[in-house]
Amino acid sequence: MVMSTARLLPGGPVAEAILAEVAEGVAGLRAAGVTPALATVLVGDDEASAGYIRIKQRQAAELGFASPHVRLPASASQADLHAVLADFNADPGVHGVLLQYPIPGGLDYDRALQTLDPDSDVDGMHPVNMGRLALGLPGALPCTPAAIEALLAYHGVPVAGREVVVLGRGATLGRPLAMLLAQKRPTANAAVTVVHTGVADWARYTRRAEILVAAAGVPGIVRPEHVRRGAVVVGGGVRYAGRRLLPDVDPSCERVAGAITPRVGGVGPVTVAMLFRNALRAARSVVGLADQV
Ligand SMILES: Nc1nc2c(c(=O)[nH]1)N[C@@H](CN(C=O)c1ccc(C(=O)N[C@@H](CCC(=O)O)C(=O)O)cc1)CN2
Repeated sequence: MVMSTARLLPGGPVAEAILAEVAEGVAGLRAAGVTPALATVLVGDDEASAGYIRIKQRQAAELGFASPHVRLPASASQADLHAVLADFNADPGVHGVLLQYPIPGGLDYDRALQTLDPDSDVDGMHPVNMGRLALGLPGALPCTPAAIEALLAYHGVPVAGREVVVLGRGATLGRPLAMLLAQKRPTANAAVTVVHTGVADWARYTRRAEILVAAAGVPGIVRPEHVRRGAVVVGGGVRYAGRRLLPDVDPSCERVAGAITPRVGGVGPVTVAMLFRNALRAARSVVGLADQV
């Protein structure tokens, strides 16, 4: 059993606060005669992915979004997938589109993503949205990086001027998070270092961090000896074994961290809330409304 002294940084209340704002935004749109719609696309038979889609559809219904859904068989071709996305792109009643990953081997997720209208990309992963992030232009933010910034802000963890080390340089988390937390904003504005596990002595960097974000996708890679005493540790990176979550941060890090996200109920629920924030943003922009959230 781990003797913990670390303060926990749960994601549940952060997600609730974001979803409450989204619900208000949806109510405003509906009052103006617009039903925001988030379309979802699932390819293949992965039961974990089907479960996540169900969760998102339930959440969509609760918030007042329409949520048209297409499920393609695992045998679908790249052209079949592009055709579904093209139909959603062309449908003026659909504001946001989500392609659940992973998709079956043999299909190319990145190519499919690039056929989406960047303004419908609710995961914030389209190259145009990544470019907007790099340039500090408005656009859909990648959900997990945005979730981490929101989680730290909600729990009053100061970020500005502090040494943040991101372990991992992946396109979905490490790289965009580094760009986000370096931006000039009260909840960001940090000195950010990105290090990856291919660097022989990566712990030399992580031990320096006042805020350490694990974004490697290597289960259990971050252990107490990699963490500066009193640091804030954020578990962003995960691997999935079916629906089982295998986080980067070993629970024993609670012994040395000053604050830490919980193994379950940390960044994950905030990531889903960010998806709906991006969907609302997409719907608002279609009707000519500026960003509210
Ligand atoms: N198009 C997308 N595909 C996928 C995404 C995504 O953001 N966009 N993320 C994951 C799956 N996923 C949502 O789709 C997701 C996974 C897990 C959680 C979550 O909150 N998990 C819990 C822990 C669950 C447990 O271990 O029992 C948590 O972190 O507390 C939310 C969303 C891949 N595909």
